[in-house]
Amino acid sequence: MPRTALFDLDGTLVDSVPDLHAATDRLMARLGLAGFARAEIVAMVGDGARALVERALAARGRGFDQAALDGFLADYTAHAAVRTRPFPGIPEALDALAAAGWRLAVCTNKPEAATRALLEGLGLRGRFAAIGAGDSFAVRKPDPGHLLATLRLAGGAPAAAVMVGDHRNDVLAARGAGLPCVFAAWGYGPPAMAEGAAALARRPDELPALLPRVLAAARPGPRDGGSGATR
Ligand SMILES: O=C(O)COP(=O)(O)O
Ligand SMILES: [Mg+2]
Repeated sequence: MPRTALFDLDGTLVDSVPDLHAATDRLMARLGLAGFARAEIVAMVGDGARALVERALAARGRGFDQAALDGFLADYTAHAAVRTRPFPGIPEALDALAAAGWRLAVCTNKPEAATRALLEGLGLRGRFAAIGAGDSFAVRKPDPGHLLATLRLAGGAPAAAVMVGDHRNDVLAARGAGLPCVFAAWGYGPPAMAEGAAALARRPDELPALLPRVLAAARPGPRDGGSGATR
């Protein structure tokens, strides 16, 4: 059974806030509303596009509006990879994990069309065995079913998988699914969101050594001196 690393996208693999910010500000401009500072957008990311638009509108005293969301999605999907880039060290960390036999998958709350456009735009699509996006299944993070469905799509199994993410939703989903979560401290989540994570990584280049350790600690086998129980 190959080991599988499930990666969150926004704030973990890529710094996507510049394009999320630009698309949100373009939406606000179309509505005659004021734009935002980067830190405000960072705090609105993590629960998918609908939540981002809802929070942006609420910050300007407006209720949710489906036409605003549709307009945002069309614009963002077409411009998802303009300024968005992988965090420094991510491509190399993915290379090292793949070379060590890890299967890689993306588990994101971002809608699937935008996720595919972004990964293709950055030349990253081919690295992943599966994409589980925010609208790919009936549930999404923090529901553990989102991770488990993505894992199934990737041909992996919970007993040999690790989640890597930067948000409380990633930690909660992983815990619910019985997987260890590595918290990506370079991302958008404040440190308090790491609560419940199995480990914290400060930089992507720590991942190739950290993931096998976290998996071994979560699933002690006879050769690791553990009981062999997998919970
Ligand atoms: O789209 C979002 O709000 C968050 O996406 P993520 O799950 O990749 O962090
Ligand atoms: Mg994230």
